[in-house]
Amino acid sequence: MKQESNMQNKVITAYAPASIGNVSLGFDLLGAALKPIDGSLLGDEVDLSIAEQFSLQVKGRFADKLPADPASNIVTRCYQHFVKVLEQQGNAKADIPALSMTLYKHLPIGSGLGSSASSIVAALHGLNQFYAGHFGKAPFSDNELLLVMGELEGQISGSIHYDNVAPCFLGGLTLMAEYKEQIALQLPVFKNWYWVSCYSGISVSTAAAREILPKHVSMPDAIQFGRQLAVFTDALYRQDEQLAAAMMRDVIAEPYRKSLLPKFDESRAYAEQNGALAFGISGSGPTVFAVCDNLQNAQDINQWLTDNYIQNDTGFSHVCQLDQNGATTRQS
Ligand SMILES: Nc1ncnc2c1ncn2[C@@H]1O[C@H](COP(=O)(O)OP(=O)(O)O)[C@@H](O)[C@H]1O
Ligand SMILES: N[C@@H](CCOP(=O)(O)O)C(=O)O
Repeated sequence: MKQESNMQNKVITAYAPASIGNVSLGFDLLGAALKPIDGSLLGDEVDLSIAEQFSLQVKGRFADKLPADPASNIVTRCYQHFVKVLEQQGNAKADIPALSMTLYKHLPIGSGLGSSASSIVAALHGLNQFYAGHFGKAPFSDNELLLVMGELEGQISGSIHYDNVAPCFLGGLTLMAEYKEQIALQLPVFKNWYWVSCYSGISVSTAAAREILPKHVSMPDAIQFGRQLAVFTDALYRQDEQLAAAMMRDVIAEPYRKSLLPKFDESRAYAEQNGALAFGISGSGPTVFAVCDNLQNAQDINQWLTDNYIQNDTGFSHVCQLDQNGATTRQS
């Protein structure tokens, strides 16, 4: 249980990292949390403190890309949902302190970095920690909280998928079980892998990028998808890097989505010719990622993507490792 110290009457700041949905081979079923190796922040933050009544302020580099009305912000829905459940659990309205919340929107919207998931996870983890301090017990277990996170993410993207919220919340590389008692499983990782993550600066709506996918997959693709995911998982447990990397091919979404991403094929070709073990679309794009087993290749590919894949001054690229902590809170 991600329970931290007693935090009532203080400002709690919750942080939730960016994530790679799908990781090429696991459409909707596999996700990875990211942490830039230079220590820069790649995730949203939410401040929470007691107030007379609920309010939400939105600040940060990408605040002006969100609807101006706080009621349309997913963080407001997280708060409303949370309070509703507290009441359903038998707490009198008067005993539930209202909160002032501030979202620091550091992740671009429609980026393929799990931006909405990051806001949802920061808000719900922060709320759970805050009310844990107030009531002496966290209202939700980690698994219950994940179910709610998936539900809220589904409201935004058109269907429930946990491959952003689960790694963002739990950290590392996560596989979805979607079993009621165990939504996600944490997988072993290769500690020497670097994940270059490059956001081109354009926006791709997740809902629209899901809409363009065919509703059915062919028998050969279904067999390849199942084989890759099973062999990849086995290779992680046996720490067989070469076999794991060889399984990282997307037969479900990339063939249809790459047309939305200028310079995708060129970028894949450069990455593969310059030492990348794998290359793919992060979530629904436009962010792409390259996996390398040494820092020099990762830095070289990072530089090339910065110079060639980024299309405007909103874009950025980072050499990352997996964020093993997932969502965190601190108190001030
Ligand atoms: N806090 C928030 N963070 C991100 N998107 C939000 C938030 N609140 C509301 N939204 C809306 O949700 C949608 C997110 O779009 P989507 O393409 O799913 O983004 P992403 O893939 O980056 O999560 C946008 O329409 C955006 O305005
Ligand atoms: N599995 C989802 C992941 C979407 O990730 P996002 O970062 O683009 O929201 C999909 O591929 O649709």
